[in-house]
Amino acid sequence: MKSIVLKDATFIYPNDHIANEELNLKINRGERVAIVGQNGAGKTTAVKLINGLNKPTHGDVFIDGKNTKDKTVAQISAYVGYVFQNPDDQVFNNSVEDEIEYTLRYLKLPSEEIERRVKRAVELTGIEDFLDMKPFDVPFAIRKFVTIAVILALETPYLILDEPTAGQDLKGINKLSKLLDVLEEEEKTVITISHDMEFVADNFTRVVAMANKKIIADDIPRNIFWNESVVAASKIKKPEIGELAKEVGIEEKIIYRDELVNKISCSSKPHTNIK
Ligand SMILES: Nc1ncnc2c1ncn2[C@@H]1O[C@H](COP(=O)(O)OP(=O)(O)OP(=O)(O)O)[C@@H](O)[C@H]1O
Repeated sequence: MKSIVLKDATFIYPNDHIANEELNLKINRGERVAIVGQNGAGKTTAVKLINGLNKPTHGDVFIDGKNTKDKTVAQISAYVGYVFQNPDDQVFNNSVEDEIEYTLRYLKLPSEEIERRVKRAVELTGIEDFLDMKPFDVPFAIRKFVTIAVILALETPYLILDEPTAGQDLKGINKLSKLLDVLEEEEKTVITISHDMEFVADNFTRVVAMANKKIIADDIPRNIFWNESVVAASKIKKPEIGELAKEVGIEEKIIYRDELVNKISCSSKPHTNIK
């Protein structure tokens, strides 16, 4: 019951454009799922079915057993937090602190609870030094963490991160990885849309590949990235490490740096009988 379920979910925009066709998907609490696929495949439309911004034209979407058709976006937002691809579409307050507190105050939470949630969200995103700044004055990469902090403070069981690594350097990506570990410990579900296949392979245990309005594969990263027909149809790129392993003639389906390092160091170990 504690899951997100899409059942034959089709979404047609008002201009009759079919963006999602008969999606079937079940995502349990505590899972880390990446949705990948070519531009226009229907990924954002699909996550908007999950956060209730889109209601399926045909079929159903259930959040913890509740049909989104019977719920308002506000009601669903207690379950599903959505971090926009572009932080500028999300921020509107005069300071970072106000931005994080806004919904918590709207929900009329007790002040100690607001303080606790803000402190936690700020610590997890490392944005302590920016709390008094106007969100639009904060550097883009940090602004993305501000919008993540806003959603973390809502403490929803499901979080959707749309292109979280866009504009991030290695430090930002490492911060995201640590955050995902903390959320997993708390049994939160994280769904990401990403074009960053290294990030997907390194941080997600399940990959849903979309192409042309449909889900074409749903599997562990290794099986997705080494399935040439899925890679071609969804126009994704195997992580560079996989390509490199293939180029140097390693036959195993490698997708992680450690695997390649191990493989190379094993094959280049000096012979012990050489004097
Ligand atoms: N409001 C809208 N009205 C009509 N068509 C739309 C609307 N929003 C998106 N579309 C179309 O629906 C299709 C799916 O769009 P969607 O944004 O879900 O794809 P995506 O996989 O998220 O793409 P990207 O990786 O570029 O973000 C595209 O053809 C897009 O042009």
